[in-house]
Amino acid sequence: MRPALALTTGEPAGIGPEISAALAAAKHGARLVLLGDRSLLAERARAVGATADWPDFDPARDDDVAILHLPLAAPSLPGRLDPANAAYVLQLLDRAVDGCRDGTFAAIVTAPIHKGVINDAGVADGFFFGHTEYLAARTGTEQVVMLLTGGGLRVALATTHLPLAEVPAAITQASLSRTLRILHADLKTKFGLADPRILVAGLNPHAGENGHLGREEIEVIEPTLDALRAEGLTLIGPLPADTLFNRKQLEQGDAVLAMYHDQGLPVLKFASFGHGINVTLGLPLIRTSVDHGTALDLAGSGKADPGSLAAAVALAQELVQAAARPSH
Ligand SMILES: NC(=O)c1ccc[n+]([C@@H]2O[C@H](COP(=O)([O-])OP(=O)(O)OC[C@H]3O[C@@H](n4cnc5c(N)ncnc54)[C@H](O)[C@@H]3O)[C@@H](O)[C@H]2O)c1
Ligand SMILES: N[C@H](C(=O)O)[C@H](O)COP(=O)(O)O
Repeated sequence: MRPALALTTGEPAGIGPEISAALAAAKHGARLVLLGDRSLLAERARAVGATADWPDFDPARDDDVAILHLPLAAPSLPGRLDPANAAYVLQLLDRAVDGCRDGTFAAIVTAPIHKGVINDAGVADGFFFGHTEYLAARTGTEQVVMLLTGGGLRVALATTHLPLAEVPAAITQASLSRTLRILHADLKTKFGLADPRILVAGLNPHAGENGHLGREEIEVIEPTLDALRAEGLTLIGPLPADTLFNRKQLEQGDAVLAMYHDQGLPVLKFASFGHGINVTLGLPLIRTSVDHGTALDLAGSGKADPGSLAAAVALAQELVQAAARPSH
């Protein structure tokens, strides 16, 4: 029996349901379990010309595609966010996590959600930042790392969904050290790199210009890198972020650690939008995702590209296989 992958179909008003249906109809080679509302998925399947004759999920059967029906709270129209369905979106994630915990699922692949409407609904405990932070909290994991891969790049983030004004204070020697340790360990175990080389960006323009344009490099980043280098990690930096992403520099490393979301992700998405993959490192389960959002402007049109979702499923399968290898 192949390992089952839970595919959470995401925000019902977005493109998640239709790209999930499109992927289910394509040659994907996986054992996919669609988590979502059956009627919604059947309706959006019609938008992409796919049939929705999926059987109900049965853990004892090795179906290419099955559905685990979880009902919407309110009917959903493409492109129209409704806070009434925010709890449904989280329920898909909770069910997938529970299934990973009890061994029903080998991994979670997530279609996009809308952070704004979940916050508007006030359903998460406190503020809802994103899948990454929600899955960390749901699994009791103190720190995780967001890594996006695509276009020949791997870009990880030292901070994730945070207002820019809060970024400098969030980067401490302790948090940066934990991030680098997780990234280093998962590049080895998940991506098969024996001695990963990590290019570390500075926070300030020109990596602080010897302290004249900011002191975080001197006071936080350099001492952290020095301490970890002493343990044997191969860390290059802190490097000026504007020139870090040139081909010659990138050849020196296996992954980049950017200090904040929009320092690293625009480059990654420019290189690979539509085929990139978001993977959460440091979780006690395997989770991959798309490189794009809910695209409310395209929802229901059948025009959204399922390429990133297909890539996320393929990577989840590879990570499941890697985790099963004895050397893991
Ligand atoms: N994995 C996730 O859950 C995830 C990832 C990124 C953004 N988001 C969320 O999505 C919401 C909307 O974000 P946004 O508008 O900044 O970004 P977006 O990715 O939804 O849209 C940006 C542009 O890309 C296009 N686009 C996106 N996906 C596409 C696809 N598969 N095929 C063709 N075109 C596509 C859209 O039409 C739009 O023009 C926000 O709430 C954001 O936080 C979620
Ligand atoms: N930062 C991600 C991106 O730009 O693609 C996105 O917001 C999704 O994050 P989560 O996987 O944490 O929802």
